[in-house]
Parts: sequence; structure tokens; C-alpha cells
Amino acid sequence: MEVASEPTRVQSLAQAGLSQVPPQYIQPPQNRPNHPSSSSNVPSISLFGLDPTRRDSVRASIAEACRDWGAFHVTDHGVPATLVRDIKRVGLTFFNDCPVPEKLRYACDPSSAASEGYGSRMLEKDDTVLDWRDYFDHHTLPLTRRNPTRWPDFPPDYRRVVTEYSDRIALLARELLGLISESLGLKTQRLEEAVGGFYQNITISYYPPCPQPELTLGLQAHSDFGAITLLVQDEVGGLEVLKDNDWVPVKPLGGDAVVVLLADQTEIMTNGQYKSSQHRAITNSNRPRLSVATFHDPAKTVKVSPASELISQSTPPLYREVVYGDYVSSWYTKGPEGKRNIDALLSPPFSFPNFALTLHSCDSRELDTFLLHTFTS
Ligand SMILES: O=C(O)CCC(=O)C(=O)O
Ligand SMILES: [Fe+2]
Repeated sequence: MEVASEPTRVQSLAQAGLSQVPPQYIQPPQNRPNHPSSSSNVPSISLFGLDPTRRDSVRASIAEACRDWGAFHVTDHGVPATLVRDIKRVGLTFFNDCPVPEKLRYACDPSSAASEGYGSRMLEKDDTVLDWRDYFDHHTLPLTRRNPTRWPDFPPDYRRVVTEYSDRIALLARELLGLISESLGLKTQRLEEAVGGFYQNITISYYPPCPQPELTLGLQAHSDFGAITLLVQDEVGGLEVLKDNDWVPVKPLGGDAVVVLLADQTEIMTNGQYKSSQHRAITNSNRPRLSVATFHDPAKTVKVSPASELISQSTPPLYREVVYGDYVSSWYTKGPEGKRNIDALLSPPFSFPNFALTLHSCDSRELDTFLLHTFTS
């Protein structure tokens, strides 16, 4: 049996003082970060005082942000600013002050996808360009998956803070799915019921300074595969979202601000009315950066499909039903490559005029997917 070897830790490379990044980290020219042309930022929505009148206007802002961006900031959301600050503090203390050999006590299993713990490589494929990132992944919900003894105990309040943060941020995810449902004219609980009890993971990402940020990515372009991701970042910044084919930096707002990223299952459930956000992280040469992404996903056995209330003769289902576990397996074996995985679920067109239109407007990869679906379904 082949035993997977321990991956190189990016922090160790950064501490070695290299002047050039090793070749495995160099992105092909088309994926390298170019200088962002946009000075805009994602919309920011305050959830303060949600009485019925405020709720109407917040719903409208959410609808616009979800349609135009698939990403937005929320503030005044009920997760205490001290807890948001604490989760960043414990993460940064672990990465900055705990020696690598000590961190390796928590190393995740490099041979199994999405295993809990301290890691550096998300994908097992040998041909992927590597991300300039180390991370710690925590399995936090349902409670049967949560075992804080598998998490660092340095700093001493690490486990308490992650536990509290997990519980509070799940409440916010629920509230946001409710507002997103309402913003589409669905009953408040609709999306939450379709997702079922949350499978929640918290990934703390640490991006060490990189000697050649113009050649690398901290995290390659992808959309998250679950339902909704809530992310906090430090003041360094580096998250970018794709908007109208431009990479737009998500500028840190500080305070209690949380970035909401719609993920693929929400795109499917909303039948494409809301798109999942394609995003990536860039690096810089002088300051380490930290982010905390909390993923809220369905259980692996849940079947996800467009909500029937959103389907009519004029709005046929755009995506085929998928068992969530199959979707995740495909993501890990093929790699994210932007939004390739969700593209593969697009339903074939239904009539000849659509067929002609689709062929006219798709690139060669979409054409492969299209032909495959047309002739195998
Ligand atoms: O570090 C970031 O800002 C992005 C993290 C992210 O997208 C992820 O972990 O899926
Ligand atoms: Fe992500």
C-alpha cells in the first residue's frame, strides 16, 4: 500500500527565506493575479434591528447582492465582535507562535480528502499547482462530529473560542438562509429545510509572506461546494471575488464584519437565480494573512435540486438533482477549476432553438459537458 507523505508546510518554506517560490507553486500565466482594476467593494448590509419594515429593506438589499455578486458583507449580525476578534487571535497565535513540529501533532491525514487537522494541500491530485497556504480544518457540526481534543490547546482558550464561534456563526447562517429564502418569495425555512441539519466545518487559513506574490495564489479560484460560507479575514486583505470577469478585492471592513459567500448548493436550490461566488486568495510579500471560513453544508446523503416553487414552464430546472456526497467527491477528484463542478450539472437544453443558442455561446469545455449530458441522459 502506498503511504501518502507529509506535505511541505508553506510556513516552513517562507521561514527558509527563499527568494523564489518552488516551481510547484507557480501558477500558469492566465491564473496569476493581475492588478485589480476595480476600486469597488462587495455590498455591505447591516442586520441591525430587523423589525418588519427593516426586514423588507434588508431582504431587498440581500436579493440585489445575491443576484449581482453572490457575495456581500454583513454587520450588526449578533455574533459578538469580541468573538470575531478572538477566533482570529487564537488562529494567529497558533500559526505564528506554535513551532511547526508541535503543529504536526495535529497533522491531518494526507491520504484522505477533507480530514480534520493541520494541512497544506487540499487536493490529492499530483498535477495541481499548490496553494501558498497552510490551514487548520475543524469538524464542528453536527455535535457528533465535534471533538475539541483534536484541536490545538495553544493558546489555552483555543478550544473554547472555536466551540463558541461554531455555535454563534451557525445561528447567523440560519438567519441568512431565512432572509435569502424570503428574498426569493419562499417561506423563511425553505432553504434551511432543503439543506437539513448543518454539516459545519471551520477552516482557519494562514498565508505566509510569499517572495513572488505575482506568480502565486494563496488559494486557487473556486466556488465553495456547500450551501453558505461565512468568512472573516484580518486587516491584511487578499480575498477576491469574480464579478463580471474582473477580480474584485474584498476589502476588510474590520469590526464584526463577516463576508457571506453563496456556495454551489444555493445556486442549485435557487435554480440559478442566485449564483455561487467564485473567489480566490492572493498573497503578499511582507505580511502573513489569516482568514476563518465557516462552511455550512448538507449531509452527504441529502439530494439537492432546484426548489419546485421556482420552477415553471418559463423557468425550467437549470440543474439536475445531485446527491451532495457525489458532488463533494467530484470536487475533490477533479479539483475546483473555477466552477467546473456545478457547470457539469447544468440540464441539457430542451428544444432545438435552445440547442442552437447553446452551441453558439459555449466554450469547448462547456461543449464537452453539453454533449456528454445530451447523449447520456
Ligand atoms: O482566505 C480566504 O479569504 C478564502 C478562503 C476560502 O475561500 C476557503 O477556505 O474556501
Ligand atoms: Fe472558498
